[in-house]
Amino acid sequence: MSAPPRRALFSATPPRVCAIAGSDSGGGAGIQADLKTAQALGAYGLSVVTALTAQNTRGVSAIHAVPPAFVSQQLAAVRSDIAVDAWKIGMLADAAIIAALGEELRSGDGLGAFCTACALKSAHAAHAAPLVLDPVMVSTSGSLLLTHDSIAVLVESLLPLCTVLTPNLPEARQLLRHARSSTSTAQASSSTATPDDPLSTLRSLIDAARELCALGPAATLVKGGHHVMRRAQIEEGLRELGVRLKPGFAASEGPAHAGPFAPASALTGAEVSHGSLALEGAPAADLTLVRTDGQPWSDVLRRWYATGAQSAKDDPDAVVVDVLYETAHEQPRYTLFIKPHIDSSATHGTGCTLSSAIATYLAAGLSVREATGLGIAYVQASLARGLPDLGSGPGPLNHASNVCPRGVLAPSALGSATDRVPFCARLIANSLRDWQGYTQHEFVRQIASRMLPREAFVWFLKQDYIFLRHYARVWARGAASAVVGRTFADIALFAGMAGAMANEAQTHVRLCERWGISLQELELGTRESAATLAYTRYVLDVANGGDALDLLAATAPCVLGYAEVGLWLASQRSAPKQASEDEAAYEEWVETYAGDEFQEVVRKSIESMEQRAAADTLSPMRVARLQQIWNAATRLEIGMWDEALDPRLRREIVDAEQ
Ligand SMILES: Cc1ncc(COP(=O)(O)O)c(N)n1
Repeated sequence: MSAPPRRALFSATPPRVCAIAGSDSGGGAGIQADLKTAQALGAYGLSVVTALTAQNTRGVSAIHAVPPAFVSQQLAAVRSDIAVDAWKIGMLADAAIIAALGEELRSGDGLGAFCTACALKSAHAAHAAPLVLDPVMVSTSGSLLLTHDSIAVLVESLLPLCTVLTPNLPEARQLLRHARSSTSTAQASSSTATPDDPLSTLRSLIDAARELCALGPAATLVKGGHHVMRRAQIEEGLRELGVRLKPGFAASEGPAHAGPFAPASALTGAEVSHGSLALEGAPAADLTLVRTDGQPWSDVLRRWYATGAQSAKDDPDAVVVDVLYETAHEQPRYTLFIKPHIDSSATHGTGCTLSSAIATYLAAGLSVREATGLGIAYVQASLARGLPDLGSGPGPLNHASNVCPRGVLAPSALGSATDRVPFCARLIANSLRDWQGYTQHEFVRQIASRMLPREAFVWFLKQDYIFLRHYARVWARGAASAVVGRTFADIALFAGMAGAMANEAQTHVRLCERWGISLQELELGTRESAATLAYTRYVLDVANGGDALDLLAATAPCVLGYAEVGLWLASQRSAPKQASEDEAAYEEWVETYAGDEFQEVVRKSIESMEQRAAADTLSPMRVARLQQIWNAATRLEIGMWDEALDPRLRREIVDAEQ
């Protein structure tokens, strides 16, 4: 039997995701959240309603459970006609509904329209439609959404069918209590945890995910949202677990498969590292860390974020960890998703939305780990852009966070630094290798280690002096252009940037003077090199042919990259000692770029780019073109430092102006 063809998100034949859940009249959770999520992510949503709730942002005032036979009828109606690509189960209300569902799901073709075996761990697992189960028990507002006597039935009849089980911490505790009260699972467990484990450490989250998998699901995602941790605790927890990791970046583990409307803060650009974990008494497992908590590639963004922090709400060290444990591989594997804590009151519907997002990505053919990572990224973006003022109580997250007639999300004041500069974050994330090749260039490293030959630095300074002159022309061109400089604010910004270049060039004049190179020699004795010529004329070309956003995308790698390099070099300074003449000169150069004045210029320029990107109806093609411009400028930066380091690469092309 061959696997059915994949259906692509946002295509004319979208994947079909069926939610079996309760209705939330307030629209933030339940079936309403499930359908909105499927739609926002490009799938087709179907529903089997298990209960009606009278609910608003203040709470649940009444629950009307649907008769079990009618739940079965809805399910039968859907399945007799439509081949479902993924299932999501949410609120189940009571044991009779669970029993009816279990029976119906096991009947006929089971979970897969193309498969007669229903259990996922069966030989036909590859063909069965995946099922994500969110064990909804109590609403955020405190109402009981599952009767107490239902847990045993839920565990027995539905957990073995799950591809992914997604409990939050209170739900995980309930299920663990059930698991640990049964002797057989208690024996199988190697956990060090007590029955009422608060699940407040990395170790206990990891143990919980593994133990819950022993109840039947192929994978379990324990969601840590109810317990905010500090980054220091994470480092401590990883040390205690004896985790060793090879660092690296997941340049490809991103939205490529997820269509043009993948969340802007998707996995791409996350810091991903792999290793292994051997816990006493437990099988050896692969371990992957997916970190979106720091911006590993941008000290500048992190600094802006930290200095803009007004309250604990903005605490950049507050993180949340979700632990995924998967059994369906040669060796079991854990993935830890470590993400910034978003301190928003608009969290209603988070669990429903995440499980539906995972089901949607699974329906599109992504792996459990990819689907989970992208689902988490969608929820993070939806929380950062939540709807706290919808009613008088805590509002829902914003399911349409990624649905806008624009190619780029609007910056959000909540969330991580990347949510504040979503366009810039995306440009960097999509060019991570080049971005690192540039901001961590050997030239920069040699400045840090004080090994850079003076000759290489002087070559660079002279070329950069010419570069700045052309760059000032680029900005001035923007100010003078009818397309770019349309308002006084625009003209002032662009003319101001031209002035900033002239200021920056004065550092070069001063540094050259230190080494006895006169202004006259700098101006008249320097030939423009091939790398400088290529870079400056490319950017001028973009400025001549494009609008303000083109110009800002072409100049941003230089502006942001130097701010990045400046901050990094400043952080590498060793204890003050008697600096040599060259070291003092390098220090002055570093101070120019690490200093507040330059950082402020950079911030203005990047924020201007973000505002324009968010305000413009950018098509995917336009976004791709802007990325191409950014990539070119980043690579041209690398070219200038290559030339400075290696005299064999230098080509002196244009004689100085006389
Ligand atoms: C119909 C329904 N399903 C699920 C939830 C849980 O969502 P939350 O925990 O955000 O209140 C809910 N409140 N209502």
